[in-house]
Amino acid sequence: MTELFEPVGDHDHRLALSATGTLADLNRAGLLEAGDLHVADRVADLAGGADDEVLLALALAVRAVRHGSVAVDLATVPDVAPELTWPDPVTWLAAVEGSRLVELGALRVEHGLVYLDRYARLEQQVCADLVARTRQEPPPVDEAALTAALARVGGRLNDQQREAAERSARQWTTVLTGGPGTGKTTTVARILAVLADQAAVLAAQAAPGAAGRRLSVALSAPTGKAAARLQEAVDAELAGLPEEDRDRLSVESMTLHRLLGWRADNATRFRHDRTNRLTHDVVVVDESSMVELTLMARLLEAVRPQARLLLVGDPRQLTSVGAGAVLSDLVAGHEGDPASPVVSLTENYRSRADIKTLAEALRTGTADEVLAALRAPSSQVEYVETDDPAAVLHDDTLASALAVRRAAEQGDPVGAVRALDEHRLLCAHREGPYGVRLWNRHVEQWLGEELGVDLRQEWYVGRPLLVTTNDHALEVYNGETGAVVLGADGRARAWIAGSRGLQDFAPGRLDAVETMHAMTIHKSQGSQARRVTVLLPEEGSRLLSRELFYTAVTRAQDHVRVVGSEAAVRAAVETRAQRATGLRQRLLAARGAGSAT
Ligand SMILES: Nc1ncnc2c1ncn2[C@@H]1O[C@H](COP(=O)(O)OP(=O)(O)OP(=O)(O)O)[C@@H](O)[C@H]1O
Repeated sequence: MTELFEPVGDHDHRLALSATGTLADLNRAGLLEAGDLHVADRVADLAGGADDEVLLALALAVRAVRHGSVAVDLATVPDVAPELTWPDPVTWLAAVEGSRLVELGALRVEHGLVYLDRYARLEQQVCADLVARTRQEPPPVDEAALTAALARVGGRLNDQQREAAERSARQWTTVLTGGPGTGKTTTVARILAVLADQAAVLAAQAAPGAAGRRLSVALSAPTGKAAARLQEAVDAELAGLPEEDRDRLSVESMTLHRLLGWRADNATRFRHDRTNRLTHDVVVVDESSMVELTLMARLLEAVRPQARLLLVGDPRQLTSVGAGAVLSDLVAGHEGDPASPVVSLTENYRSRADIKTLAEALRTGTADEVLAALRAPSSQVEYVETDDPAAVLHDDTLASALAVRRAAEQGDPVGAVRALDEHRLLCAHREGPYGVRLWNRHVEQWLGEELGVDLRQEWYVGRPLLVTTNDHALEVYNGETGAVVLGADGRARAWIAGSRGLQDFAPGRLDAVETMHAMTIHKSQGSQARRVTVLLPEEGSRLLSRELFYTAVTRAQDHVRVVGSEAAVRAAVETRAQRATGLRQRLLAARGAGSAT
């Protein structure tokens, strides 16, 4: 695996022509991009300049954020490019610590990592807010009512799920983790019923005879699709509960950005913050592994200290696109803590047995164990080692494209969207021989040949769609999917399944959509399909990691087919998508010191 880029000629935009010395060497070696150097230069200028070594650490801190880390660990940087000459890490760190950039607060050295000031402050705030939430007086609990409510709504909950429901009543913050199908959503619905019951009982005790207020709950997720799915699943679960439990809840779902109140004038600040908190009694965030540090900081400052916060997610999945690995840091930072807010669910009720075995091997096993799970005879897991993926991918991708097309031609958006979830082709990359762009073109070509039509126009009927950015005005969000469907008037409309159900648009109004015959594994987070084909890239791919592979495999419900070489499987399993972050250490330090640091 390499994290370096290979400059394409002297005019590659990633090359900084004005750079000199070590920085120029690292730029030409593909480690630092021009943007890293420019930002570092600007910041150093404000401090009246910086030594080469300090400037290098600053540029690496900028680079680190670009790669998803919140800081840089100078001791491990040389591992990325061992062939280059590096300063001694100990004296290097000391030089940074004693520098004017640190004195002026532009850079910070904390927990052995070098931070840009902004990220150190965000991490510190997240830690302080989480610790403050756990240190305050716990919520009042009516024990008899809690026992009765758990018996009434607990139903078939397993022991872990029941523990999650009970602990959520006793603490302000709960982190509910588990892989797909482990019953997280089922448990969330029961937790809400228990919390509503507690609120009603305590309110009646405080003001006998007064009309009880409903518990107001925000169900949110980083993507509209995940928020809508959460609402659907919670509604279905609540429908099975006694009416008195349902009636005590007022539930709304939305994306995290909408919950916090996005602002047209500011991309990183929201309407709700520490001075204007959210009014909800309970805030649930699903898919919280996808929440980056910045957004988590904004969320934590907006939630009232005495509102329940329920963070739900799978820490084994790929981390957020933006910097940080908050959920997995949170879990690791509370390991062995008797007061931990983390409850883990491990029993998978949805996936087929062989998919579970493969996912488990990817969670904790060796490469040999993963290969054994891939090669074991199974009707659910298939492994194809080939250097001609087209021959393997043709049938399923074409069948799926045809199913979407047929529904779309019949003016059936529900059928078209449902057909999308029958089979999904997942790629690690966007570009190149194993990338989404190329495979989208292949499938379009196969579909065109099969139908005997030209599919070169942009909005062809049956084109599967993936939204790639948040459009708050249209309420269409990154990660939502849909299809181009023929309308009754003979015109094509773009239908998107989002947080408000299925909505249709004149195609031209959606400017940030891509074709989705194939999808990147990153974008597939939070969704599942009945059958999944995972196309692994070559073993040298910088994206291959255990988390990437795990995320891809766990998207499948009934069948997963992995296409790739043994070397690629081994490379994925042996590479952890490590990010340099300090939240885990901060949480551990706060536990030790009795204060947030
Ligand atoms: N204790 C249980 N006993 C039997 N079935 C259960 C139990 N808990 C959950 N299930 C069932 O398992 C399936 C998956 O549950 P659920 O959707 O809540 O999982 P999840 O962790 O939220 O999954 P995902 O993250 O993929 O959305 C559902 O069909 C649910 O009804």
